[in-house]
Amino acid sequence: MKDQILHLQGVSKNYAGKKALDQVSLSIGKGKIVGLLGTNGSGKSTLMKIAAGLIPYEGSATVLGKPAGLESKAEVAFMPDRPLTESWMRVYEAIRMQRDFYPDFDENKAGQMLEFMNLRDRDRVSTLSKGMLERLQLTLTLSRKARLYLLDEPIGGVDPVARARILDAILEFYDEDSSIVISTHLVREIERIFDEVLFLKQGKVVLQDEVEQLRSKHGKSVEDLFKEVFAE
Ligand SMILES: Nc1ncnc2c1ncn2[C@@H]1O[C@H](COP(=O)(O)OP(=O)(O)OP(=O)(O)O)[C@@H](O)[C@H]1O
Repeated sequence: MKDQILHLQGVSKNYAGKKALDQVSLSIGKGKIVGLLGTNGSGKSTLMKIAAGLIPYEGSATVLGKPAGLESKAEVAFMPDRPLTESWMRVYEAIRMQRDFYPDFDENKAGQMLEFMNLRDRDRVSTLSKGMLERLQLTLTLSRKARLYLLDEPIGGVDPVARARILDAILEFYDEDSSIVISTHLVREIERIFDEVLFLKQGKVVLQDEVEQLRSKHGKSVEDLFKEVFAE
């Protein structure tokens, strides 16, 4: 399908006999910010690593029609839930490293993002607060000119002020020619920026819909639906 960025058909993943993803099928179109929502262990990180082309899987996964793996990697910018930086670096060194590593890295955009994030070039990564470190990771990821951005828990453990800044930065610097998938279990804090949501439960997709549709169909916030679907 035209304008389709990510497509999964019957994707499964086993870790030493443990099923992390079970026959997952989904599509993500161009220009969408998609929330990948699920409780701990539901398979969110595994799905992201597959879409990023980092781990093997069963089934079919494509990014812009290319099989997820070596071929598709250049289209995808992945922000893992662990820092991309080393603690000895200063901010400008982290930016240079990313620039040297990725030909699609846009230094101008990185400069604008650093300013928006109130990060200083000479700050040492080891002295950044958790919120500031997340801002730097996001800057490194969104400054690449990719078609699919995968952000694994970008606001995990971050205070409300930093969180708001991070979400504003995503909206401000996001290019509508691409799509962003954001995994989180902090649904209430982040649902305002989602166009669509995907609920992942025990390795299966149990719901994918546009947020507007969900709200009008069910008369509920995404968070309330999330609580209902994941009630134990
Ligand atoms: N490298 C691994 N080896 C073995 N099992 C793994 C590995 N990575 C993930 N798992 C298991 O696969 C399942 C899905 O894990 P995954 O990290 O994808 O979930 P998640 O939704 O991202 O969780 P969280 O919100 O806690 O980060 C879990 O049961 C986890 O224990």
